[in-house]
Amino acid sequence: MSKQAVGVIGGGAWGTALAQMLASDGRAVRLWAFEAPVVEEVNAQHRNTPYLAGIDLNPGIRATTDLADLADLPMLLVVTPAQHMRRVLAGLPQGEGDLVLCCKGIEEATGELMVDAARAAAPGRPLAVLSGPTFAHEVANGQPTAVTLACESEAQWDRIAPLIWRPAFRPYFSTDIIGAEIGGAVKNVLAIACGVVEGLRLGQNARAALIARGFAEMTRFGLACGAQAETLSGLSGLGDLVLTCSSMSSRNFSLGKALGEGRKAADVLADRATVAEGAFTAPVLQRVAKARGVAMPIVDTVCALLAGQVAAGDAVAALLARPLTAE
Ligand SMILES: NC(=O)c1ccc[n+]([C@@H]2O[C@H](COP(=O)([O-])OP(=O)(O)OC[C@H]3O[C@@H](n4cnc5c(N)ncnc54)[C@H](O)[C@@H]3O)[C@@H](O)[C@H]2O)c1
Ligand SMILES: O=P(O)(O)OC[C@H](O)CO
Repeated sequence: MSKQAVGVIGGGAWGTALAQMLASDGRAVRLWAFEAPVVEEVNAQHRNTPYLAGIDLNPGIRATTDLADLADLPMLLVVTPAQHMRRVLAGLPQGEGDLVLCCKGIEEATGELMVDAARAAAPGRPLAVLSGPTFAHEVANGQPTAVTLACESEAQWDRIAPLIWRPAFRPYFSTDIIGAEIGGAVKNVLAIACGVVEGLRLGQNARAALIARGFAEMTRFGLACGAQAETLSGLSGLGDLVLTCSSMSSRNFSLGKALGEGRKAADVLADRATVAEGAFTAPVLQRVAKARGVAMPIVDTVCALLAGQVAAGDAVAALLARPLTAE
């Protein structure tokens, strides 16, 4: 008997890598991409040069620009940029299949997490969140990766984990959907800060300090929003924070490095087709944190840098000059 086909909404690096991972056990994968040329190249050449160069894609992946082609599948991974997710999902015909949200961000216009935006855009569909330390190229190459798969219920986990699990792709069960989302959204902003430290050549001590103090900010914010501490210290929180704050493979880290070297955020972003989610999440995260009375000085600093209100060196000096406090 042939395996159940599954779907992926989003033909960027991460959606394409997830499609490749899903297709690795011989099942058919339908991939929705925003750009027609991406669809044509995936179907004709089994490549996605603009977003995942150098990877030979499994021929079991069939791409489309029509969301109706995915509507009846039992599980859809949602992998658009966070700021486009609501609008894309609004175009998905009704269905009963699980939506597994894989984008990392907070919606700028509303301050909502992806799960709230998805609930409004695709009412009635069961929702889950997949998040963790996952560079797309490594997953596409079949390198070992572990993620948090936060589900609405054990029954949902029993339904979708067997569709997602592969020998080199290991999901861990959680019911903390809010925690899984907040880790992924906040770490992108903190990775920009770590990139700034790299761009200014401030050294490894400074980076480790930023990761630890950034994690304190993530934890304060997460707990205020109802996340569980163990999720924040797991794969989707601390795990992803460490990955993204340590590598030029991260678009957020490399954006921060450019800021540290004196470039303007608008110029760096204008040169890229790929998304650095932290640049969009930072201002809305700052807004929501302020409204909840959560102090996030590193996030505030990233916002000021992105807005061009302060030079990188001065921003770091201001962080260091804050009044001494308990850890
Ligand atoms: N790349 C990774 O390693 C990785 C890993 C984990 C999570 N993520 C998350 O996955 C999400 C998608 O990132 P990515 O890396 O796949 O993207 P990407 O940077 O590779 O590509 C940009 C994507 O944006 C799409 N896009 C551009 N304009 C659009 C529009 N108007 N409407 C809909 N889509 C549009 C493009 O089609 C493309 O799919 C992000 O939230 C990201 O944080 C990425
Ligand atoms: O390249 P980044 O900074 O978007 O990070 C990619 C993934 O989120 C890492 O887990």
